[in-house]
Amino acid sequence: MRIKDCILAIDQGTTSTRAIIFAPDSSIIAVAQQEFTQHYPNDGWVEHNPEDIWTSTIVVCRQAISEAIAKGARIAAIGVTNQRETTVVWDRNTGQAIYNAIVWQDRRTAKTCREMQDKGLFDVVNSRTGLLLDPYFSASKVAWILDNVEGAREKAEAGDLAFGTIDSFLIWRLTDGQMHATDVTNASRTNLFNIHDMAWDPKLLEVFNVPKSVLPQVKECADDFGHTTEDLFGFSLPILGVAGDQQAASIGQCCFNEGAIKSTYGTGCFVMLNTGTKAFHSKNKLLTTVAYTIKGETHYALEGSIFIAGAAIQWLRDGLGVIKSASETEALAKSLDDDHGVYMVPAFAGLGAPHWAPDARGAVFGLTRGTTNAHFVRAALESVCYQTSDLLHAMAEDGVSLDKIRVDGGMVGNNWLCQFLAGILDVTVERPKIMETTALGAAYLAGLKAGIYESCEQLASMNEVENSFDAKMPSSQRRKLIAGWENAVQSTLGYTK
Ligand SMILES: Nc1ncnc2c1ncn2[C@@H]1O[C@H](COP(=O)(O)OP(=O)(O)O)[C@@H](O)[C@H]1O
Ligand SMILES: O=P(O)(O)OC[C@H](O)CO
Repeated sequence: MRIKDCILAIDQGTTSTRAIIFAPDSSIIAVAQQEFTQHYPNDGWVEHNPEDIWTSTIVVCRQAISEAIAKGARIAAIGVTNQRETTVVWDRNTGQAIYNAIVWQDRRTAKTCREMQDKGLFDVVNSRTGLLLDPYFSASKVAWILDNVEGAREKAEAGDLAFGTIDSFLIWRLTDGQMHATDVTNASRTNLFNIHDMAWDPKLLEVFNVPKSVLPQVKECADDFGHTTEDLFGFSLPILGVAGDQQAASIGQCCFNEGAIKSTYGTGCFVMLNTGTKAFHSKNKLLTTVAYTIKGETHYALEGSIFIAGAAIQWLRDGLGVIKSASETEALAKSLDDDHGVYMVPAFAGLGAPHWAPDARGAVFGLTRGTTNAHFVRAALESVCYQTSDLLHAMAEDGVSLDKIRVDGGMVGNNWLCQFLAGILDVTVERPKIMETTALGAAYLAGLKAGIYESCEQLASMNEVENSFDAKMPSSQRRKLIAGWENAVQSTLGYTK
C-alpha cells in the first residue's frame, strides 16, 4: 500500500532525540529514538555535546525513514521541534560548535542575571520579551560563551559565528549551512526577541551584550526552512514546520482557541494556556510567550515552567538506583497509603515558576526509619502534581479559571499520576489518543505549509481523547496534602537563603 504525504517529525528533546513519521490521518508509521549523554561539568551546569545531538538526529531519522519506506510511505516534508532555550554557538565557516550546548536547565549565569536585576533591567526585559531575568533563557548563555571561549567575541563581531537554539543548529546542519533560521516560538524564548514587534530587539541585544551578527532569521512556524541535502537521507526533503517543543505540544493537542490549556510532562513540566491574539501579562511570575504564528496570525500563551518533572524519576533510576525503569513507578506509588507523609521538592536546577529561585536545591522531608524506595518514588510523582497545582493557582490569581486540562509527555503513561493530578488540581485531566503530541505538532505545522492540511480547524476536528481522569479526591484531603507541600517548599526556600 502507498501512503502519500507522510511527515517526518524530528523531536529533539532534553534527554533523547526522536524521529516519528506520521501519516496524514496522524497515525504513526515509524518511530526511532536515541538517548544521549548529559554533562554536568560544575555545580548547576548542564551541557550537551552538539555532535551527540546531530548524530542522534541523523541516526533516528534514517531508521524511521527506512522503516516507513519499507511500509510503503512517501515522505513529503519535515517538521522540527526541540528543547527550547538550549544555546549553541558555532563557526559559520566550519559548522562546528565553539562550545558545548548550554542546556536550558543550566544555572551558571544566575549571578549575571541577578546583577542585571540589581541594575533595574527587569522591566526592560520583561516588557519586551514577556520573560523574566533568569538563567533559563538563552541570552545570558550566549553572552557567557562569547565571553568565555577564547577569541569568540572578536569572531562574532567579524560575523564568523552563528547562534541558534537547537532548531537553528539542526536546520543549519540539515541544509548544509544554506539556512540560518529559527521560528517565532523559539525566538520568543531567548530574551532577545520583542514579542510585540515580533523582531530581535536592539535594546535587548545591548543589555545582554549579544551582537546582531550572530542571530538567525526569524520565520513563522509553518514556513520554508530550506531543503535537506541529498546525501543525508538519499533524497532531499523540505523543512516546512518548526516550533519549540512546548508550543509544538500545544499545537499537537490542538489548543488553537483562547482558553485552551495543556500540560506536558517530560524532563520538565510546562503548562501553556492559549491567550488569543493579544499578549497577556501575568502578575504572578508566569511567562508571556508566543504560542505560534500560522498564516500571518500570532497567538500568545501564558506559560508556567517547572524545571524538574520526569527528571526526578530519572534521578531515582540513574542517581540513586532505587528503580530500574520509569515504568515501575506506577505500581510502587499505588502500594502506599495516601497519608504517607514524605514530600520531595525536586529543586535540582532551582525552582521555576512561580517561585523563580535559581539557587534553590532539592530536599526530601518527612523521612522515618519506615521510609522505603516506594516513598521516594511516590513523593517524586506527587511533587510533579503539586508543582502543577502551584502554577494553576498562579493562573487563577491572574483570573484564569478552568475545568479541564489536556496532558501529554512521557510521564502521563502513568495512570496513577494522571489520577492523582486530577485530584490535586480538582479538574478533569484529558489524555490524548496520540501521546506523541510534541512531534505531532511539528508534523501538523509542516503539513499546513505543505498543503496537506488546510487549517487549524481541520486539525482540531481530528483530535481524539484516549482517557479522561475526573477529580475524585475529597477537598479536605486535597487541602491537607497541599498544605504539607507548601510547608516543604517554604522550608526549601528558607534553606536556600
Ligand atoms: N511510566 C512512567 N512514570 C513516570 N515517569 C515516566 C514514565 N515513563 C517515562 N517517564 C519519565 O518521562 C520522561 C520522558 O518523557 P519525554 O516526554 O520523553 O521527555 P523529554 O522529551 O523531556 O526527553 C523521563 O524523565 C522519564 O523518567
Ligand atoms: O525536553 P523537554 O520536553 O523537557 O522540554 C524542555 C523545554 O523546552 C525547556 O523549556
